[in-house]
Amino acid sequence: MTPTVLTIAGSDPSGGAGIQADLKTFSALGAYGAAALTALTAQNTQGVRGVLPIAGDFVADQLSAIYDDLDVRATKTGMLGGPDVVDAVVDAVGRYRVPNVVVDPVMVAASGDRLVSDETVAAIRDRLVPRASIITPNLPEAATLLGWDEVRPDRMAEAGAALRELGVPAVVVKGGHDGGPEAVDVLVDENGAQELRATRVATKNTHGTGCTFASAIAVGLARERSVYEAVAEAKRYLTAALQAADTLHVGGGHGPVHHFHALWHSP
Ligand SMILES: Nc1ncnc2c1ncn2[C@@H]1O[C@H](COP(=O)(O)OP(=O)(O)OP(=O)(O)O)[C@@H](O)[C@H]1O
Ligand SMILES: Cc1ncc(CO)c(N)n1
Repeated sequence: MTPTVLTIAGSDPSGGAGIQADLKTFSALGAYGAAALTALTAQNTQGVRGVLPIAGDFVADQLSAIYDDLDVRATKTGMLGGPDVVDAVVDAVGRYRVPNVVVDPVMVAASGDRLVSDETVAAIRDRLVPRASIITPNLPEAATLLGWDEVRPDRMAEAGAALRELGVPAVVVKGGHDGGPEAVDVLVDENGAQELRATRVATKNTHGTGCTFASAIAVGLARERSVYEAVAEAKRYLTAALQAADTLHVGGGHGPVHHFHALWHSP
């Protein structure tokens, strides 16, 4: 059966991150994609020029319209416009007993631009993370959520274990931006810490990697894969999408990954 997966995230009009990346990922992996918008951004591959949050009440209206009607097997959250938006998500997840919630605690874009306020980060940590099935912070996001100065790559398992204390059963700490020959992530769940390794792809086209990874995990959970299998499959998909990214030629900055690498055959 084709599972329905929902993304609750911001729009990236350049198409590589946010809602656009999420819907491409769902489609590429054979899931039906639904999307509730939390914010509009004006951004491209080079940077973020503006952010227009959607009112929390209207996010709540979008979510009840979707959950009242669609059989959503997994929900992924990305950029959340403000604390009122976080509360709308928390409320809907509780009221509809939403299964398989993947929270990507988005804070900055690949360009380095900040995407959400400190209040929004606090609301995500205190109210949304405890409702999630899995969260997917990168190293700076893990440090911010924990109130640590930084998370160094040799402390990813420790950070993951500390993040579980926020009330979430599984954490994948992403080490993608660390410069080694491999992109190493650490999954910490009730089975302990497990490393997931992939060859680092030499490309500057990394816009939307975090969105794509979390969305692919959501598809795996919607298919009732184990958390480990969902994360491992997501990493395989993303690595292949990164390997094909340089064939796309989109924009002059950090371009998108190739979501449809397995379907398109360029001449
Ligand atoms: N150059 C690369 N080669 C291979 N894998 C990578 C590379 N860069 C990132 N990854 C992997 O991509 C996934 C997403 O991690 P990343 O650290 O890029 O997320 P992020 O910082 O949240 O992304 P975003 O910039 O979209 O917010 C992880 O599995 C990470 O290991
Ligand atoms: C809308 C949006 N969400 C997430 C990210 C993080 O990559 C981004 N750049 N833009």
